[in-house]
Amino acid sequence: MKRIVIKVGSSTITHKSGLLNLKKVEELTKVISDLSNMGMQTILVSSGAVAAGMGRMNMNEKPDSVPEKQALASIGQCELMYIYDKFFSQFGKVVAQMLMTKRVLEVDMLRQNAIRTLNQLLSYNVVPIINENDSVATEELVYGDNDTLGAITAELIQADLLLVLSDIDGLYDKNPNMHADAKLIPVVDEITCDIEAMAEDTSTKVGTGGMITKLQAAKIATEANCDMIICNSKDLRVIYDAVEGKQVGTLFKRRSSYE
Ligand SMILES: Nc1ncnc2c1ncn2[C@@H]1O[C@H](COP(=O)(O)OP(=O)(O)O)[C@@H](O)[C@H]1O
Ligand SMILES: N[C@@H](CCC(=O)OP(=O)(O)O)C(=O)O
Repeated sequence: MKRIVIKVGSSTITHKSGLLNLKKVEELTKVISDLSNMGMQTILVSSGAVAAGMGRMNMNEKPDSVPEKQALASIGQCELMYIYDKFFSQFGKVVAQMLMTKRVLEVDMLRQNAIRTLNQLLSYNVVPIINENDSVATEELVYGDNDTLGAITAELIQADLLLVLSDIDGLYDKNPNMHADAKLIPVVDEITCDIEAMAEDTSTKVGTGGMITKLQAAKIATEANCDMIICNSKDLRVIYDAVEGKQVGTLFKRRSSYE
């Protein structure tokens, strides 16, 4: 395992109060720094700009209007990078911010530039931290496309693994927050219509997109020959287990493994 993309959702790095969960952010930066020391190249795709902006502006509820969310994302992104920079520096790592949109995949010149920048950052041994450019793109604020952005990033750098950390153990056959009898699906060989039917929207205050966007991401990643795992971020030692190939959460197998 050489290249890993780790995507963290707002629900992972914020408290129920909406404010940043500094302990979690610190733990995350420690594990990623350690992976780097072990010789792995890790890219962090982090949501949380809107949540951090809400905290900064003393707001308890996420506003409904897109311009409000865009403004909060733009306030919160500074806060987010400040905290990441502070914690990664503690472990001797340099970070870089890249704000991207889905258009990166559609426009060849943007795609080539993004690939070149990412590869250069990785060769500097710097940790790239990616988020949607929320002030110019809005789909992600509405649909929670940071999951897709994680998959796009994995495709761009030909990652071996996309690890999606969330507030849930993986994909269940129905939303476990709504149905007590929901069962975890440990491995998905192929994303069929039956699998897609299991995914529902988020039922948390800070998350966007729920399992629906995570399955969209799984399609992009597995077709780009990258495995994807969704697992719970409550204990971040799970990251070590995942890179060692142990069974955690839900594994979506890369397409070449079943073709
Ligand atoms: N079939 C399912 N299995 C697991 N979680 C599901 C499912 N359907 C919907 N969900 C919801 O998806 C949520 C995770 O997505 P989301 O809130 O967007 O988190 P994040 O901020 O980590 O991206 C879960 O907390 C749960 O409410
Ligand atoms: N890009 C925005 C919103 C993305 C979002 O909410 O995504 P997620 O928490 O992964 O469901 C942010 O950083 O707040």
